[in-house]
Amino acid sequence: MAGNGNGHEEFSFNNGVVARNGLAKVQTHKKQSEICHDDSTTPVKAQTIDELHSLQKKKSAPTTPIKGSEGAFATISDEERQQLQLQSISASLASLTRETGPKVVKGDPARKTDTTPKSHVTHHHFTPTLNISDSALKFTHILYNLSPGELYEQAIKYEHGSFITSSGALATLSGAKTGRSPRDKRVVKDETTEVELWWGKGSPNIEMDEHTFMVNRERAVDYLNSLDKVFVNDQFLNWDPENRLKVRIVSARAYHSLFMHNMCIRPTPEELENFGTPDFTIYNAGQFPCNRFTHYMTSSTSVDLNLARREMVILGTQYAGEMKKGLFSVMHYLMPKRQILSLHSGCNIGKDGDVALFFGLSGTGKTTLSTDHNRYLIGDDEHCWGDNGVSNIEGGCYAKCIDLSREKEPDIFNAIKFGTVLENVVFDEHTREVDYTDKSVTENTRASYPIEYIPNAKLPCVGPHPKNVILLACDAFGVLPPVSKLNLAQTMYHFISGYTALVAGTEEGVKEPQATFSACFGAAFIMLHPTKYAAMLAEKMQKHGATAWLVNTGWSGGSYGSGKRIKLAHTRKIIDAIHSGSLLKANYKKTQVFGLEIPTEVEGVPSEILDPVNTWTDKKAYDETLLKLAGLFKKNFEVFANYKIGKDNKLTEEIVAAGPIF
Ligand SMILES: Nc1ncnc2c1ncn2[C@@H]1O[C@H](COP(=O)(O)OP(=O)(O)OP(=O)(O)O)[C@@H](O)[C@H]1O
Ligand SMILES: O=C([O-])CC(=O)C(=O)O
Ligand SMILES: [Ca+2]
Ligand SMILES: [Mn+2]
Repeated sequence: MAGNGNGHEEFSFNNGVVARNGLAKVQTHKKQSEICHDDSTTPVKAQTIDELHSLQKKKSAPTTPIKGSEGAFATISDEERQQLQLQSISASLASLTRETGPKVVKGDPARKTDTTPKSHVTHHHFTPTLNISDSALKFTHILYNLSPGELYEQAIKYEHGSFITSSGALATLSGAKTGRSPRDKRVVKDETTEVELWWGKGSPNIEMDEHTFMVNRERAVDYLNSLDKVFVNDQFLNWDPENRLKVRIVSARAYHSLFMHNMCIRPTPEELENFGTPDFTIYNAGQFPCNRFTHYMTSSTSVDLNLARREMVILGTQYAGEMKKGLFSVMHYLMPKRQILSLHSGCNIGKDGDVALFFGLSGTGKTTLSTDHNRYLIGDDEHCWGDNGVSNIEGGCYAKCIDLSREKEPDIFNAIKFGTVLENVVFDEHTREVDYTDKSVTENTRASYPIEYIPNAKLPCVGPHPKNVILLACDAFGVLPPVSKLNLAQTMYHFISGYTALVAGTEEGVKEPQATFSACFGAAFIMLHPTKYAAMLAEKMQKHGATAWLVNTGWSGGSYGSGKRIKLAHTRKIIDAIHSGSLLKANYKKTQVFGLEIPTEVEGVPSEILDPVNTWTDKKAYDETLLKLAGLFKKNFEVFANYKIGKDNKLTEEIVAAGPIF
């Protein structure tokens, strides 16, 4: 029967009873004593399944010995240290109207052994009150600095839309929001921030008052405390040890916890034991909306920054980039106070120690071009430039994945493996093979991975003063040259302008490319007036003799629709020539209108594309488009023309004169 190729009837079930002829075949000619004996392996040292399972997991290494006497908790026992850590977390989660923090306990509520906690902690502000509420009776389980493996398990068990892709990454969905919500980002205006920050037209800082912040904070904290468990990440920002920030992220999703595990700097076990009180805390209650009856609220999303309290509250968006860029905003406030310039830029360093910065708005190529197999990666998106040189703010990278290919971007492609968070991508339901061309969920598909996933990452992520400053603009009009050399005034002009173009087609009804100007190539994240950052950049570039370049990673041979995006291979050759110093030695000619110095030759790049006019068949259309873009630049710059940049008006006048002339 078996082996007759037609086993269907034989092995069918009839009313729950196995067909007799199905059983009849199970025959052995061995003696009773030989059955079930397999001498090739030794039996497990367990009598029960539970015992077997307990063998599987080894206790994590005991807490590391503390060197010297430094550190907040240096002289105390492990148990006391654990208690203090829990107390600090309970304090973070404390409701400010009910006087006490929640009862917090470490561990997963789903684990049998964790459900009756032996020790827990409640945080008291004043004297403990007898006015017990239901919420005060429950425990909030804290999943503290889980590992990627543990976070994968949490995500897959509890979060819809979590899958392991064929390369081992964790595919997640960010929900209704697949990008940041700049119109819902608010900053508390108090006596200090009113004078210090940039407010009004063009500023990203939309005001809210302290009271409304507290209403939203309470809403987020109540939401988080109502859950069985929350994730807490204690991590660092900034690889410059003297200007390091301790950040705590409280969130409800494993996806958020893994994202921040990747994006912030990961503490060593020893650093974690001595973490103490965070310098800044994020409350991410993104699944829960804000209340539109609340003053200032204009949608169900609110991302709120309170610099005095050093806190950020997220309601109504699960897009993880809000956390990353919220912290970047904080750095844009704190660092300039210390004469350190914060930059929306990528950064890498050559074998000879030459550092390059890559400024640019979203999608212009910071991550793509700073990830360079011939150079060491310092970071892809957020840096500081201080007296000792540059330092990365983050511990990971955040790459755009749309149309990603192994051939064109091998290092990024290969970084998408176990531990990497892949947001909003589409994959084959069976093979789990990702289709990077698929925009069904969003065009803004993303990968977040620790920086050490790039084989030639420079650890620690610091470097000397930059030699080259590359301004990236993705010009969808196709009139900016692929590369031009800038003088200092031009650099400041383009830095303050922050030009790039949104391409038609991504938004319905948009028929032609739309110019966007975003001061300092990141107006959404800056806190002070753009001229403050510009003055610092000018001063540092001058002092350290850096050369600036404008690189168009956008269109050539016509605008979006008729022309083509400049080949990544050509842009890479241009960047190579900048790094090697060969471009500095090229012959230059000046362009009309923008007055840009363009090289006549770049190794590996067809010379005819270096002057964009050559690539357009319709020269009249080229002239018109060039003037149109110049007009947009001029109009955008009007608001800045009256600001003083630097010590006197000299630099301001020079900068205004460095714009297009027509
Ligand atoms: N010539 C080119 N130069 C650079 N990037 C190009 C070029 N042609 C196409 N691209 C594509 O443009 C995108 C650049 O995205 P990238 O992730 O580098 O943006 P980013 O500047 O890091 O933005 P964000 O700040 O949002 O992370 C990539 O998808 C890359 O493949
Ligand atoms: O913040 C994001 O969503 C991604 C990013 O780096 C940017 O937009 O500059
Ligand atoms: Ca990026
Ligand atoms: Mn960015």
